[in-house]
Amino acid sequence: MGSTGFSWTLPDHPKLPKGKPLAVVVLDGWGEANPDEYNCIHVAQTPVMDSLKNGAPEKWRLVKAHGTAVGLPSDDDMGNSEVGHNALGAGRIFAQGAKLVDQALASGKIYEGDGFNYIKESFENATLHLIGLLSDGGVHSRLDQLQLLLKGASERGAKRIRVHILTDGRDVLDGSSVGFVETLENDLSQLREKGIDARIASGGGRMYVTMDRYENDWDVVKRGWDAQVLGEAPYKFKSALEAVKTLRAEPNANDQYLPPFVIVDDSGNAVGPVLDGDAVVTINFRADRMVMLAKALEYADFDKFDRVRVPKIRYAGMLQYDGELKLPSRYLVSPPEIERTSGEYLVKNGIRTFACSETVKFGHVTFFWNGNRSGYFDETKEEYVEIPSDSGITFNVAPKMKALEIAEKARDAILSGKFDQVRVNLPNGDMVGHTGDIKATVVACKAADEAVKIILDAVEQVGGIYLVTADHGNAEDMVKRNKSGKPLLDKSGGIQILTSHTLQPVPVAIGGPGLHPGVKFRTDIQTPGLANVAATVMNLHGFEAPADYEPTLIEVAEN
Ligand SMILES: O=C(O)[C@@H](CO)OP(=O)(O)O
Ligand SMILES: [Mn+2]
Ligand SMILES: [Mn+2]
Repeated sequence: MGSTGFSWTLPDHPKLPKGKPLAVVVLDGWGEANPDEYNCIHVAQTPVMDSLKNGAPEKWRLVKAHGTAVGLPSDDDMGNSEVGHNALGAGRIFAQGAKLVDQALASGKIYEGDGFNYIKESFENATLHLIGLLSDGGVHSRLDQLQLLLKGASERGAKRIRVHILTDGRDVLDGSSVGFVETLENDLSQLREKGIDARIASGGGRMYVTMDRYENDWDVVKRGWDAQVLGEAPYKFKSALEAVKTLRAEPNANDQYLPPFVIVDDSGNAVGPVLDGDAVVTINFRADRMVMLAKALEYADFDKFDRVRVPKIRYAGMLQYDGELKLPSRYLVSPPEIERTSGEYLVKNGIRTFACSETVKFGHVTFFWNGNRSGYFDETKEEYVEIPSDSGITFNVAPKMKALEIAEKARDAILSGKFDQVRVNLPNGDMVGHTGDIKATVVACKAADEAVKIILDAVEQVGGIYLVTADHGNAEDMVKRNKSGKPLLDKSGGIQILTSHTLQPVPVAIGGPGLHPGVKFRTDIQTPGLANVAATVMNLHGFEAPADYEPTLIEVAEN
């Protein structure tokens, strides 16, 4: 023990044994909702998840996965992977990026920090560029924060501002891009009336332009770089409103996948390429889909694509996106300090850990799980395996994704006897749910259920324990509803497809032959959330959780 009294050593659990292999399975986007035809989990054949729910009521329960339970500003905020996995891994509720940015804007502290002072040096003679997701989804960014930042920066001397928008359609309804662009155009024209040269300069759909993650497809980031930095894109328009309206009129257009475009002046020149001396802010608070662009903007040595021209800029992130890489080095708001995560504790207490998912979710069970920290805590005790995701497709065309491969890797890791914890994320419900394709999402849910079976069978063989949960809802509700839960129809009488996450709770199920027979869920914790899972996991490894962790979900009945 150090002089502060802090110790990494976890006390032994008074009743639960050590040495039982534990499988931790996170079903991405798998919430609990009323059974109807838009609940793809209900519609799909999911015998394994059904049996966990119906077979052992004392070992299955729901926990909150959205809003304040995971550190978001309000209970109107849907859950998401970053906050969900942060809570699962860290065992405590941290005020998350969305909330920290709200607070910094409200108090004005955002304008007093090193990050803002740094970019401000460009205000007098150069341009301020703001790049990010344009919606009020609240998962990666929020329109009202962009509006406040535009106002705050212009009041503090920014004379020329260029906004590079990424249309959403994933955290908000498809087609809503037009309204968001209208709102932003209106704000920018008000700034122009005050003598500030403020315009939208480029754009594109988030899944096709810029917002790739975990290095799945650098072409996505390159398309953004070409439009935002170089001012080059296959589509050129006089205004962003014309751009989104025209591109949306194409067959099968989708906000998530709009092609890149630049706004040009009367002589056909891009109105806002990034030039030497300019300042750039990436306005998303969430990390995963900004890290790749942050590398392209910040790294001198960079070989992921040909940047062609690398302007000397002052760059700041809304937050620092990667605490280990210290990326970006400048930022407007300090990220939550998520330290002493369960992963770090357990590794330091000898728990040999295996984590696996496919590329699009790989960082969820590693980076997010470990508090937005990349890399291993201890290479000798950990192995993280990434299965390459399909790239360049929307996942409704291959809804089984790599669920089988992930499950097989987990199975092999469990059977190898080399690991105490085997942790996976099964992406299907979420990634296919985001496409809005109901039929494909049903196939996706079935595939995830089959993957769970493979893992639970392996647990059975080695006499281990499992804990199956989810990070937030998605596939359990695919339609936008009115307050009383009735599906909302669009103008042509079709249902309004919900591509986003939900506010629904998620299941936690425990079991397996290695589970002490007296273990059951406590009934004295009324509204637990995902943050209660970490202490539970520590208990299942035979340890007590640190005192400041959210309480465990389980108790051990006296025999
Ligand atoms: O795809 C994403 O970036 C988000 C939705 O915006 O989903 P998740 O939180 O499940 O990663
Ligand atoms: Mn998720
Ligand atoms: Mn998602």
